[in-house]
Amino acid sequence: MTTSAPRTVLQVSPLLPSLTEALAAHHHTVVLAEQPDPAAYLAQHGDEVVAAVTTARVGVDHALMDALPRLGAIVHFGVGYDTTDVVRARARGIDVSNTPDVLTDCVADLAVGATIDVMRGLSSADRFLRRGDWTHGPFPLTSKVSGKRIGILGLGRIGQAVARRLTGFDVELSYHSRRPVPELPYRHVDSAVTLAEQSDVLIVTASGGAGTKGLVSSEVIAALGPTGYLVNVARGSVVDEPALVDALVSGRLAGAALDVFVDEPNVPAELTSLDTVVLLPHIASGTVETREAMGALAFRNLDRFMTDGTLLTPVPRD
Ligand SMILES: O=CC(=O)O
Repeated sequence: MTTSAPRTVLQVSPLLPSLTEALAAHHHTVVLAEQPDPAAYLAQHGDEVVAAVTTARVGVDHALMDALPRLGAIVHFGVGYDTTDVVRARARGIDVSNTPDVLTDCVADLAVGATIDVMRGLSSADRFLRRGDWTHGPFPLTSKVSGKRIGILGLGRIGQAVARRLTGFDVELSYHSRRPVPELPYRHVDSAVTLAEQSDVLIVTASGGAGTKGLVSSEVIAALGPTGYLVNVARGSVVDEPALVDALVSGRLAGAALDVFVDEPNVPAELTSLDTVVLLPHIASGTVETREAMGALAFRNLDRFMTDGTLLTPVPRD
């Protein structure tokens, strides 16, 4: 490799058009999917790639990491990075960034909206009206939101933003988190099961990855019980999805609002016929404003890395 070899930025997945344009305009960027033979491209030019830009959903897998011997940075569009093995990347000296903060408001807004939707039956009532069922009688009564016991699983930035919003609903707020946050006025509970036992609604805002896989276990779901609701805006992997489906189908859980699933975009078929479930296609950060802000932050991370070898918002070291 000579010093004049290109320093290529590899676009690993489809991205927001404005981010794709900015990458192409400011850096020598190769879009992997546009290569006639991506494997042949990697074999011939993999050693020219110094940075990879990807999404939270796609990440950079082991095979791709191995094909890029000079890779120095993996830039994620999205706050999650569970699709990339960060420990392995770091062992190779590869830095990893995500797009925190800019999406916190929208994800928290959606978590609160989904909570109201599933408890008050908004989506279900909309379907009821469109079907013409109102002409036959009133919509069934639903469950009050204000004043309920709400448990937040994972009190990071997004969990805290959800909690702040919910204080306006006079709810009783508790949480379980890897790191308790004693300076906040919410009650910390020492396990997910206890939190579920003491909550009417469990809102999942924990990060994804190996550390939280299956944290919402069948035991947690049973602890929420037949009058309990689950809201998940985190990752499908945090929940034992088959156990959740069983509990919803059999009425052992009152309802769920889910923005994330284990095998997106595939959703367990049993859920689509249940009126007690709100199903969303992973849209928590999906507003024009927030996606543009995420694109701008991802670009700034990449640009900074290409300029001085550092990242603006590297993922936490833990
Ligand atoms: O799920 C979306 C994200 O990680 O930003």
